Amino acid sequence: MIELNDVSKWYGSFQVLTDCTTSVSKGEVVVVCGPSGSGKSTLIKTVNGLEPFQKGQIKVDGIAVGDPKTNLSKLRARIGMVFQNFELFPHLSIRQNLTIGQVKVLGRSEEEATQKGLKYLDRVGLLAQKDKFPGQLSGGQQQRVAIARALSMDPIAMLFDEPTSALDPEMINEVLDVMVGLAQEGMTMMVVTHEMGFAKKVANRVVFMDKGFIVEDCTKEEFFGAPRSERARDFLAKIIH
Ligand SMILES: Nc1ncnc2c1ncn2[C@@H]1O[C@H](COP(=O)(O)OP(=O)(O)OP(=O)(O)O)[C@@H](O)[C@H]1O
Repeated sequence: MIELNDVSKWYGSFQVLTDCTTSVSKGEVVVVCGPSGSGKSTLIKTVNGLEPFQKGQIKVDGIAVGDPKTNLSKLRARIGMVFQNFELFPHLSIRQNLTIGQVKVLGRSEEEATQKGLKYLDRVGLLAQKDKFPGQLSGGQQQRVAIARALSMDPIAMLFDEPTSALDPEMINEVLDVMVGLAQEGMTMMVVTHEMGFAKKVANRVVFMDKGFIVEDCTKEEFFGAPRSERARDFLAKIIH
């Protein structure tokens, strides 16, 4: 479903990604972790063309992301993305946040978009909030709306970029629970996160990055059992208390 082959990227003369190769199969959950600044967010953003890359290939459902002929807006409409800071439209109600992309990008009728949006809002437990504005919801609730919004577009895969790192600790689980549910239903997911409990519970594979390299790409059993690299062992020792 998602294939990265020798992907390299530079910010000016600084190489942020070096020959990154990995893949996410249909129905698979891949957790990307690693120290701060290792390139995780940059890597996941290259997958839907939010960050250009200079070398290598990325294919999503057979479509070449780096090809200038590829219609990136069309591709992005098929991949759900959830960011650290929710990125909801503050001036639109929750219901409007859920429908605007469906109407403008997918051409759905207002009625169909509302029906679908509210179905997913219900699914994340927030139907009663449909007429509120993002600023009236907690961070955890806003992130659940962001997930419902992404799901309303019927994505073929979901990308999560540190979805819980801006949340107060008591709100992290409500978001992780939604993500665990999605994973268990077979959604294809690539998730940048420091939440190793989530990785242990639902990841099929773990990609560990350090200084722009993919250092480990293995099953979660291998990763949490006995990672090969010293860097991954150090990382786990620091992150798991
Ligand atoms: N627009 C940019 N211009 C220049 N350098 C950048 C830019 N964005 C990120 N970087 C640098 O690229 C490196 C990787 O950043 P990235 O955000 O991908 O790391 P990360 O592993 O997601 O880190 P974190 O866990 O702290 O979010 C960092 O050294 C960062 O400072």
